[in-house]
Amino acid sequence: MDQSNAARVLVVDDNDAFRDIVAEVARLEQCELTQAATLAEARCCVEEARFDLLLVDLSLPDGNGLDLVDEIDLTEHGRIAIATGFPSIESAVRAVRKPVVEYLVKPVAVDALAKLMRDARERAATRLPRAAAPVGGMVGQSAPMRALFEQIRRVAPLDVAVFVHGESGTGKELVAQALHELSGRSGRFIAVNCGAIAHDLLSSQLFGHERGAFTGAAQAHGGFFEQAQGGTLFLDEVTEMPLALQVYLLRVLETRTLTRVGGAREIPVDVRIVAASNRDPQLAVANGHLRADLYYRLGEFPLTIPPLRARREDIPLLARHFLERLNRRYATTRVFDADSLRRLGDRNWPGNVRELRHAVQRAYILADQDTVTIAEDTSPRAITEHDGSIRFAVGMSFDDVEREMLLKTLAASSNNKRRAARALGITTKTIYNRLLRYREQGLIGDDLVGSGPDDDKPD
Ligand SMILES: Nc1ncnc2c1ncn2[C@@H]1O[C@H](COP(=O)(O)OP(=O)(O)OP(=O)(O)O)[C@@H](O)[C@H]1O
Repeated sequence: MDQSNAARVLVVDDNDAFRDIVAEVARLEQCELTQAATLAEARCCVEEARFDLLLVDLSLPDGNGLDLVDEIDLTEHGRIAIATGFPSIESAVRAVRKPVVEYLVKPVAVDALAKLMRDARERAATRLPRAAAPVGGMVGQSAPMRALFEQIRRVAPLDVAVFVHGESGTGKELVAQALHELSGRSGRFIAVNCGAIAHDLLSSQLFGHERGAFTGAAQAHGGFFEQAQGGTLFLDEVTEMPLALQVYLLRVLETRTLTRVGGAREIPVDVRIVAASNRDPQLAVANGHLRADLYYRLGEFPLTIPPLRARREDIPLLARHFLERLNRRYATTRVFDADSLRRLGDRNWPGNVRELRHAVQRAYILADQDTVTIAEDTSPRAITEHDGSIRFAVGMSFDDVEREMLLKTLAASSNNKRRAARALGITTKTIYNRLLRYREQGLIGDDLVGSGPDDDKPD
């Protein structure tokens, strides 16, 4: 059912006659209708399927329809219309503050119902297949994130090590948690930041130690590996692990047994490893931060999370998600003002999703009553002038400047690599290699990369 593109409508109303009218309009407008007479039934329905339109009565035998609106995940479902026979200013105000598209007073005109269903049909035509739906509490609808969710879903149940690469704050730990949740493994999820633990402590923290193994080891201690037995061990910033320890880690992964520091007994381990780094793993290998043999073992299935600036359509979605979380936590109903989401979408987000979450939180705290306002961005970024020149602000990284310059020149050369290379004084191969890197980072699509350095038509 999820794969079909027919619009799906849920009517939640205890009035049989009203549900009959909705059913007739749904039939005429070729929408699939699901009916619920109580909040409890409706909750089951929204758990089991996604709807393009929810038509919800306010006063239900077991509660207020707006409670359902509070609970459902709007990234999963489409639009919500309230239909009530007993309008009140209080409920109307409450509804207006929620993502409710219509507030209908019964008797509802058939035309109004038909219009809502036609809108639902339009939404259904662009609905994502459920396979691309978010995983493990992750929010995102951009093409690279949908592809990532799909990869996570496929690799999670397999006994394969995953290496997650992404800038700080892109959600590497969330990916690791999602992999664990979908793995079906019954053990715990243990996260270790290898860069945050002193080098001389890391081996005993990871692999445990026997009593008396070193000064201060008064008790035997099972390390993170043993704590994650039957589950998943997330090795964050694995490239910060000392090389000598990387050798031992590789041995543990190969033999699936470990020996505690100061011990002799071999302990079998059944642990799924998810490793992560902000560093590009290939570069980390080339620079000697990561042993190549360990990378081949950890990177059986590599995953890359694109930076937030490469998936701007996720920004409003994430911002609303963080605001909703704050609203739920503090029982408020704050909303962004009209320009805030645009301002958020304009920023560069070097700290990625974490920075966005903090920005929403800051704006929430400073909000004037119920309106949350995001201030204009003043951080450095490139601006393209109308005459084709680019202004670079002090403080931008060389990488950003280079990328901005290359992509803008390419665009100005109608995507002709040879012409852009001539203008920039570099070879077409350099342009091609950069484009491959940007694609790898999820910053550009295949269309811009083309099939090779010399794939341009002669100019
Ligand atoms: N797609 C997402 N949906 C919802 N929340 C997200 C998403 N991505 C990241 N976050 C949130 O952003 C914050 C940073 O995420 P996380 O700690 O997983 O990033 P990270 O890449 O592991 O960062 P670091 O490299 O600095 O450890 C967390 O609060 C996380 O919940």
